[in-house]
Amino acid sequence: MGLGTVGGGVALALTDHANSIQRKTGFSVNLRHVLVRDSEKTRDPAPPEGVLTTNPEDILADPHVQIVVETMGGDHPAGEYLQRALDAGKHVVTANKEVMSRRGPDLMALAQKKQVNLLFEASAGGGIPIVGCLMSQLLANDIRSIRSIINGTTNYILTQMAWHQASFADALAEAQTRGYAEADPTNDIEGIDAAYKLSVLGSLAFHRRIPHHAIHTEGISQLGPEDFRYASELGYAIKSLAIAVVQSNGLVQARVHPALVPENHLLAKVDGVYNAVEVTGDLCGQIILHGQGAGREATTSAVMGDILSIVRTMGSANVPPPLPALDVNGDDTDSAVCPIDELSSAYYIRLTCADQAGVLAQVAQILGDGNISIATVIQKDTDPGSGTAQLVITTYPAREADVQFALAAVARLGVVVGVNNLIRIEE
Ligand SMILES: NC(=O)C1=CN([C@@H]2O[C@H](COP(=O)(O)OP(=O)(O)OC[C@H]3O[C@@H](n4cnc5c(N)ncnc54)[C@H](OP(=O)(O)O)[C@@H]3O)[C@@H](O)[C@H]2O)C=CC1
Ligand SMILES: N[C@@H](CC=O)C(=O)O
Repeated sequence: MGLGTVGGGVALALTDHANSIQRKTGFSVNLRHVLVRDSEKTRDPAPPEGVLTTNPEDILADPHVQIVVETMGGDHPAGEYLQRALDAGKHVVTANKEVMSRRGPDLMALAQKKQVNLLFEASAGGGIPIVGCLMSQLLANDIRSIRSIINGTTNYILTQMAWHQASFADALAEAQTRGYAEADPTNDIEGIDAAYKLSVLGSLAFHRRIPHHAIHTEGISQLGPEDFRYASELGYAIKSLAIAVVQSNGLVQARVHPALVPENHLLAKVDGVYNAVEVTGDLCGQIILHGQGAGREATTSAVMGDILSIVRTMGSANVPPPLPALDVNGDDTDSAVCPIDELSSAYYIRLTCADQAGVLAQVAQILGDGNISIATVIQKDTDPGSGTAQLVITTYPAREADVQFALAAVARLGVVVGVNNLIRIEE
């Protein structure tokens, strides 16, 4: 289902790798139908003769179809098709993080009931085998945290802005041309795609549901070229991070937002379409997986891996299907996730001011009253063009709620034209 960036790559691999699939699994895999919206569209490469259909029933009602591979995207109608495929006793492979985040536990329960596989490696981290890793190799661990870059589009945009001073719009257009972005890139640039992925990874890692809507989510569209300059001056890179940490009170802190990361940190060195997932477990310690997080070939690798792992078990009555470890009976409430207000973090604050004179003293007073200590200050002269000056402050760790409260007061100062940015610093 779907013959776009990912589906097109999978269809090609099924043909190009036919011999090695037969050799590795003992079975040949035949592409029987491909569901698209528009069967008249010119496609490169052209799909095999006679497989295209616009009618999902051709797949769902065909008793010869054993595995349904969904690469359409979106919750509807993909979610309903997957449910019907499982209900009909077909194995399912999906690259769809939105469906897995919204309906994963229900679909998994159905897969268990029907004794079929539901595999979703490509739904998070593109070509990085993080889903399988959490479901099997790391299963013995009590996972304490995930810190990750899990959106290829935003990481590509941030890299282009930092390295080549590209405009946001140009960098996004390039990411779309390369097939990294979602059909509607809003999900990428507003952090929603990463929140779906963090919901999937967090649920697998912590064995409880981390609903995507309970994850604090911020996008990257408010970042300006100045932020990259100041971050670099301070020794940081700007990355969009997806973080889930089990706190000492048992609640999970889960958030997706831009962050300043020290330039010598491994996550600061993850560039372009690359993603990285750092997992900390009680047994394994810290592990980092790094690889391409989006794009045709890398994602095809993940989808094909799922297909072949299903094919390998076919015909072997004694081998139970490798069901995923996501706890379908887990806690489905938002109460497992703590609000962002309680976060303690260091911050980068950028203010545009009408005048330089006295502004730092006034801002420092407000921050001090809120128990927020200033770590560094960058003060730029008034720009004759705009008639405004920039004030950049970094703080020592403080409570998010206190910082937000203080910044509301800072914004009310007559001399402050705008609080342009508040970015958390991840050491
Ligand atoms: N692109 C990437 O790098 C990655 C994508 N993913 C995920 O994979 C999935 C697919 O992404 P991608 O390949 O980029 O998406 P594309 O937009 O490139 O392709 C989507 C395909 O699905 C078909 N399609 C969409 N809606 C329908 C519908 N209602 N009925 C029938 N066919 C439909 C389209 O048909 P038509 O061609 O006729 O328009 C198209 O062939 C998404 O869930 C995405 O999040 C995961 C990892 C990486
Ligand atoms: N749009 C997504 C595609 C992969 O999941 C991204 O950019 O990471």
